[in-house]
Amino acid sequence: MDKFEHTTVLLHEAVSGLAVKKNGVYVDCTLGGGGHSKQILNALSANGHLYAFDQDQTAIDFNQGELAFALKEKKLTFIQANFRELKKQLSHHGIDRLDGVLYDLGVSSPQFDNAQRGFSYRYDAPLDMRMNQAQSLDAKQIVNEWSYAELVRIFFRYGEEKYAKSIARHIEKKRELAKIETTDQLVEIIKEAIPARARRKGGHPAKRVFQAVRIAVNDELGALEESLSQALDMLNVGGRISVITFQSLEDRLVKSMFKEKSQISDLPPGLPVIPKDQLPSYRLVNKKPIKPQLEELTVNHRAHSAKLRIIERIAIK
Ligand SMILES: C[S@@+](CC[C@H](N)C(=O)[O-])C[C@H]1O[C@@H](n2cnc3c(N)ncnc32)[C@H](O)[C@@H]1O
Repeated sequence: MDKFEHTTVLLHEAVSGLAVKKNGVYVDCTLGGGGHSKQILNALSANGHLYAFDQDQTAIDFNQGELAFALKEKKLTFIQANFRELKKQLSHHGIDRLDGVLYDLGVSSPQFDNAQRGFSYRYDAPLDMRMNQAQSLDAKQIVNEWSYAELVRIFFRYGEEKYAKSIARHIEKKRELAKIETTDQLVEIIKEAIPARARRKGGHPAKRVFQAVRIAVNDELGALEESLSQALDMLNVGGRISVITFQSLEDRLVKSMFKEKSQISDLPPGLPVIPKDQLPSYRLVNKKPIKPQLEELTVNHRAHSAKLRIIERIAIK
């Protein structure tokens, strides 16, 4: 593959946030077009190493050429797997401690813009939305086989869709007549289920349901929570994790996991000194999330909702 047009978001902020040590062991959990990976690799000496995960084989294929220099220097290993398998996959390479981990969540532009992948409500395509094309669960199965209650739950929870019940009811009715096969069919059903006045505001009427189905197909929040907790465990002292999120559910999850790890646990009131073993093992590098500068926002539309959070390990107990 010679083309993979993805403009990396918060490139410098996310990588400089890792404070890369040149001989360290790093993981890019979301290789994509390789923008962050390349920046990390440039900061590593021949004794450092980067393990780059992507569950989508097309991202790995593209980077075989793009990051060939690092493969040649033997400081890069690709791992085609879900990042929820972080610990297990790295153990196959004899790695159990890390100096830094990066996540740049969501789908890449080529995934989104390739109509056939079925991620976008803008192109008519078979309902798919799998990041890992070898996975069996796809959007068609969710839309045609999940119960009314399960559809309402994901539309509410993952899409924050006000008309979740009405949309789920319309889906139920339509699929009784014939299987719902394409993105256009789903868009039409959503439009019919939403009152005309609501259809005219708040962006594309299918945006929230498509987001919800995509999160469910790829179990995005479950994978993130499992992976982050493994990454936190595997960090060396001084090691850091940078996470870029693009929607509020992901950001809330990262914020609350980082907060929990960097706070003093509940102590009995009136203790004069906090016992050493009760002090947190992590610190937030930035209290507030880092957002792209105006300059980046003007050239990259995808950057608008991006937020970067960074945490550092300060002790191992
Ligand atoms: C936003 S792109 C990353 C872009 C990359 N940072 C760059 O600079 O080009 C996200 C990538 O992560 C991958 N991805 C998302 N969730 C994943 C998961 N749970 N496991 C492995 N890869 C995942 C997607 O397939 C996609 O290629």
